[in-house]
Amino acid sequence: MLRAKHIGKNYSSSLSPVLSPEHKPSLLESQAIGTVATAQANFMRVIVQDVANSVTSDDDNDSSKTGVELLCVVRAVLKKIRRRVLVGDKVLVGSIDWVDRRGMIENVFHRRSEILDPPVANVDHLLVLFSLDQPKLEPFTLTRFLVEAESTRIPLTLALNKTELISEEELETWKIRLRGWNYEPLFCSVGTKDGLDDIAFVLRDQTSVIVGPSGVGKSSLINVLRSNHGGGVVEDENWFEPMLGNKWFDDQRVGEVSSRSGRGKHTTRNVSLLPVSEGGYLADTPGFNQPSLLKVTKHSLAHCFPEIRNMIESEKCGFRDCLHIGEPGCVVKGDWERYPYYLQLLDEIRIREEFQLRTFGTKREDDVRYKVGDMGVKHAEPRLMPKKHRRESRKKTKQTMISELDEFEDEDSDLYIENDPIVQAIENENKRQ
Ligand SMILES: Nc1nc2c(ncn2[C@@H]2O[C@H](COP(=O)(O)OP(=O)(O)OP(=O)(O)O)[C@@H](O)[C@H]2O)c(=O)[nH]1
Ligand SMILES: [Zn+2]
Repeated sequence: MLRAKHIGKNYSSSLSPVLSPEHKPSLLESQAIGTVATAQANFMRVIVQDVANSVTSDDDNDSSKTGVELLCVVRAVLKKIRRRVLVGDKVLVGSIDWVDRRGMIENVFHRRSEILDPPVANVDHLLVLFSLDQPKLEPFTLTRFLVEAESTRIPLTLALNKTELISEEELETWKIRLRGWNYEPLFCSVGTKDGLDDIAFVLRDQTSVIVGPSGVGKSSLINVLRSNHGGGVVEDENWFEPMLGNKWFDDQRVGEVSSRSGRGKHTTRNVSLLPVSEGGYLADTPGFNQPSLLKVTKHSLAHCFPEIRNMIESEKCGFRDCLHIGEPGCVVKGDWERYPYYLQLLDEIRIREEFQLRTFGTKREDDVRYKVGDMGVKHAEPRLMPKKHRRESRKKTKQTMISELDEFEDEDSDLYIENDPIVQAIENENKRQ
């Protein structure tokens, strides 16, 4: 989960250059700028943010268009050049039919950030949610999640749910303990509605992804933030339900906690951004119980512990590339609660890196693909070079455009779309128009 991707990559293509974030295209009546809230196959739901300045500025047409949701397809050329449009992307929509609320995504703005699992663009903030009980708050599991979240370098807030299940004293103990970890968690109970305003406050005006193990109340929290503070678009979100069925817009399904494992039974599947009260968006992730930490290296691990960050900040560690494992002269001493966790994770990462080095001659996670086989066991295998690079030698610079189109021809990624009855129905309808 939560693998942050380096954004340095140039998405641009001669066919359709990426729009810079500052770029303010002058919009036609049939165009708008919006945020992709859901994606299913090649259909996307886009929430409108900006529309053309109306010639008659006295009508309130424009403001009534912001917040409108458009069902969009992605312009063929973007697919041909394999420009993936992600949930969270800021996009330029054209060919808008404001009555039927349809449109076509014509271009994508440059991403500020991108996480891979779930794939969401422009994430500003992570909400790490755990419950104090049912399932019980487990310090090492919490540490794994925090490390994974910290490794994205996206700002995070820790929130602890189900406060009503534990005593005041236990709560106070956790507060003090987590302060020792350099976190100031928010406490809440979706059940009793305690502390929800504080959570809504940290989520305001930004795109947050909510992460945490199964059963802690992620979906419940999202539901309550939506219904209580109902964002403007929520009330008319049923407008294309007859066409698509309920599957995009089901409330996040809330699972029961299995009495045996104390864990939630359901796993949330499709990622979507849900508008919350004060103007932000919130995305749920499937309940992982074991973040993989695949992007964390031996040397980056220390930066994922705020305790170490603080120690290094106040007093520079004398050693370059120090792993802070008790070398004489190292400023990181062992007198803090999570030091054993740090050592344990360091060991885990060291073993993984050595295995990768031995097996594939590389430490880079990007070069290794993990396949989950029988019984959920992960197997590592070298990642095949993408077609693009294998073909590079045959490709002349001048032919870039043609080759990009070629590659699309033998792409089979759209295969499953043809089998989707809902998608088929919409496509037929589009043809008829
Ligand atoms: N007692 C109590 N139960 C809660 C609270 N919040 C949520 N629950 C319950 O916890 C269970 C799991 O909630 P979900 O919202 O499905 O949890 P989740 O984190 O989305 O789980 P996954 O989708 O599996 O990742 C449900 O039975 C909720 O009703 C709370 O504040 N107090
Ligand atoms: Zn050191």
